[in-house]
Order: sequence, then C-alpha cells, then structure tokens
Amino acid sequence: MTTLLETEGLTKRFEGVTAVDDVNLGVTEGTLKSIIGPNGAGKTTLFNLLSGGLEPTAGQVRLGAEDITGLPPEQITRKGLARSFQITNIFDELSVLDNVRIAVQAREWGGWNFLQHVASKAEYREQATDLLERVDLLEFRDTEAGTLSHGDKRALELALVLALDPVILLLDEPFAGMSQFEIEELRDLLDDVANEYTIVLVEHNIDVVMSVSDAVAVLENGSVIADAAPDDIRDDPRVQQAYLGESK
Ligand SMILES: Nc1ncnc2c1ncn2[C@@H]1O[C@H](COP(=O)(O)OP(=O)(O)OP(=O)(O)O)[C@@H](O)[C@H]1O
Repeated sequence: MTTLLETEGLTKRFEGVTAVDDVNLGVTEGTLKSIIGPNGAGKTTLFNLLSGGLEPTAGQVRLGAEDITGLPPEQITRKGLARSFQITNIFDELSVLDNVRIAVQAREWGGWNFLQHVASKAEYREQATDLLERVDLLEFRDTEAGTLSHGDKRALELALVLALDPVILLLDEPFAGMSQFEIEELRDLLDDVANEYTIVLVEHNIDVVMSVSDAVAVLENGSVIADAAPDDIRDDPRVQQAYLGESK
C-alpha cells in the first residue's frame, strides 16, 4: 500500500517548548488516520506543520514522493492537501450553494483570490450541487449559510474542502462543540467520505476516533507514543495512561 503523506524527524520548537518532537508518521492512501493526545500534546502544531501553517525547526513532510516541507499553505493545497478551515471560511451572507460554488471556482482559478465571474458559470453550479448532495445539504442550497445549524456548517465546511478536489483531507477537530445528534450525523458523513478519500483527523472525541479510524497515532509531549489500529490503541497501557485514562 502506498504511503501518501509522510513525516520524517518532524520537529517544531517554540521558545522553551518542543511542541512536536521527532515525529515519524505515515498515512496510507485510502485510509483514515486520527491523531489524538492530551491537551498540549502537539496535535495542532503537527496539523499546522503538515498543512504549511508553520515551518518546522527540523525534519520533512512528504506528499507522495514530493518534499512539501515549509511550502506556503496555498501551494500545499494546490498539490492536493486540503485542510478544513473551521467554519471561519464560510461566507455567512451567501447561500449554501454559492459558498460551494465559490470554492469550486477558486480551485479552477488556482486560489481564493478570484471570486469574480462567480454568477454565471453553469458548470461550477453543477459541481457545487453535486457536492451539496454528497454532504446531504442539497435541501439547504438556497439557505443563507450563516443560519445553518452548527452541524450543518461542519458539513458545508466539508463540502468546501471537497470542492478543492483533494488527494488528502486534513480535518481539525470537526466534532468540537457538537450535540450528540450532530456528532452521529457527521460521523456517518465522515465514514462515507472516508470510502473515497485519504483523511487525517485531529480529534478529541475518542468514541468517534475509535469508530471511524483505520489507524490512530497518539501524541504525548510532542512525541508519537503509539501508532496502530484502534483496537490496539485501546489496549495499549501507555495510551491508557497518557490519554484514555484522563478522559474517564
Ligand atoms: N505559538 C506558540 N508559541 C509557544 N508555544 C506554543 C505555541 N503553539 C503551541 N505551543 C506549545 O506547544 C505545545 C503543544 O501545543 P498544541 O497546541 O500543538 O497542542 P494540542 O495537542 O493541539 O493541544 P490542545 O488539545 O489543547 O489543542 C504546548 O505546550 C503549547 O503551549
């Protein structure tokens, strides 16, 4: 099986803190890998190193055979690694459909700066409609995006990421702040999307992680202390001590 995304010796030091410490991770094509760990373990920092938001102090990030270390986020996105933008990327006053249409068009134009011409292009509209169907939001196509429920905004956000036509998706705590009902809906959607895409999920919700992941990497103090199938992670005493025990 092909490793699509890989880090080697990835390290990020802030003043006095090694947030990510010599991390070697691989994400196999077609799988969903979750990254978990207690507060301050380095998950967000790792996520930002993978997606280009931060430059590492040392080490490498590879997408396929290509070294993408230190590239700016837009370039990394263009190479096929798309990260979720945590709702802030949604245009509240625009309709749900227009939000996705702009994202599709941004991809075609190679970036987010080319928002003109959005009104007329039938093919963008068609692609956007397909994506809304994909994330079960078609019934809300004409709704103002800002009025969607929290859960539906997450689904819209997923459509925006898919609009970039990625080879790999990085999702940063998509389940945060959701009701149980919304969690279950988004989990089903994620499960479905995971059949088609390679996904990296940073997530606090252990139940979700255990049910959707093919593999789980556990960070503690910036280091990977375990990286295995969910069942093995559940049974790993170091993980129980570092993380799972904490949430009980
Ligand atoms: N910009 C920064 N400057 C200095 N220290 C930082 C910076 N960003 C993160 N850190 C430190 O790096 C460590 C890892 O933080 P990070 O936010 O990556 O952890 P996390 O696992 O995402 O935590 P959480 O689950 O609370 O979001 C922490 O000790 C944090 O205080």
